[in-house]
Parts: sequence; structure tokens; C-alpha cells
Amino acid sequence: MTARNISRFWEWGRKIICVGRNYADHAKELKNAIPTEPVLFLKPPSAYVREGSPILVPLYTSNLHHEVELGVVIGKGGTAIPQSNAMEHVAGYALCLDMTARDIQDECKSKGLPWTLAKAFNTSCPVSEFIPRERIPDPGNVKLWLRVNDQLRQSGCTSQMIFSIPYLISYISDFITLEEGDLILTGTPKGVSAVQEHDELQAGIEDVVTMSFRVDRQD
Ligand SMILES: CC(=O)CC(=O)C(=O)O
Ligand SMILES: [Mg+2]
Repeated sequence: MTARNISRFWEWGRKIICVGRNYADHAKELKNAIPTEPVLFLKPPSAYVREGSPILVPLYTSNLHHEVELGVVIGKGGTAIPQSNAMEHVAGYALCLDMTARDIQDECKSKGLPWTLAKAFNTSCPVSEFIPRERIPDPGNVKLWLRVNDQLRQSGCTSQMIFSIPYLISYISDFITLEEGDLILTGTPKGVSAVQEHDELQAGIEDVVTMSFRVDRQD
């Protein structure tokens, strides 16, 4: 059997675990309380989309938002991982978008319903190429940016995260066993806004990676 290559983790069919409200400035812009514990939700592997394929706007939303986030790719699985060992479980990183149907999320929030249709639809998780861990020696201090049609919309630094990457790995693994190939989205800084059909999204981790996606309406 051929060994699977972690650099194509999106093909493995593993979990995508997302952290919400991990930046105070973003929690404030959506008038959410600053969390005292990480807010978690999931996307299925069918959410992945790679450069060259479009982000599809679901037919049921009229307010699709971009959220640029640092993704952490798990290289070694585990349960109840101590914070002190957490970084040993990281194979690398990816730049990710947590595409969000904000109108549907608002409706779900007001009804006390889960965010699944707002967050987990097909193409809701655009990802960059795999970034080996050596290329980001300090993941707690990298700059993320996102432009829509060449206009800067998001610019933030992972130093603003409320919960650090080791804390998140440890916290998540207490409840959900982490497996090799899982991806953790670590939350978005402020500046989220709506995208439309035919928009061009560009995002980057300063000095490390850039990626581009076009937005299309679903047939
Ligand atoms: C309010 C949200 O959509 C939470 C989220 O995904 C985030 O990144 O923050
Ligand atoms: Mg998010």
C-alpha cells in the first residue's frame, strides 16, 4: 500500500474542526460576547475546495461572508493531549477560508439551531497548499490578509488570538480525538464582509503563501 502524503491532507476525508470567536475584534464586530472557552463547530471533508475551482454561493443565502483563518494540520493523532506536547502533533499549516452564510447563521442563532447550513456547505472551506511546520516557526505571530477584487478587507495577526494553538489542540482533543490529517481552523480576525458572484478573492500569510479563488453561483 502506498503511504499517504500529508501534503494532500484535503484528500484524506478527515475532520475539519473550526474555532469561532477567537479574535476579540471579530467577536465585537458581530456583537458577540468574548468567549471564555473555545466555540467549536465542524465542516465535512466535502467542504474542501482548492485553487482552480470556484467557491459556490449556496442558493439559499444572500449574504455569503469570507473569513480568513490560519489552519493547523494534525500530523500525529491523540486524545487529551497536554498543552506542553501539543505542537509535536502539528505537521504543518494551511491558509483557509471559513465561508459563512451569515444570514443563515443569524437565523440559526436566533432560533437556537446548529450552524450546519451556514458553515458546512460544499466549497465552504477553500484551502491553500500545505505549509510544512518548519516554514512557520512561530504560528502565534503570523499576519493574515484577504482582498476582494483587490480591496483589502481583512488584515490581522495570529498574536491577537484569544486561545493559542497549543491550548486549542489540547482543549479539542479532550472531547474529539484528533487524527492525522485533521485540520483545525483557528478563527478569523475582524473585517468579514459579503462576497458576490464573479468576485475574486485573494488571501495570504505574509511572506509564506498566497491563494486566489473566484466566487460563482451554484447552478
Ligand atoms: C461568528 C462566527 O462565524 C465564528 C467564526 O467562525 C469565527 O471565525 O470567529
Ligand atoms: Mg470562522
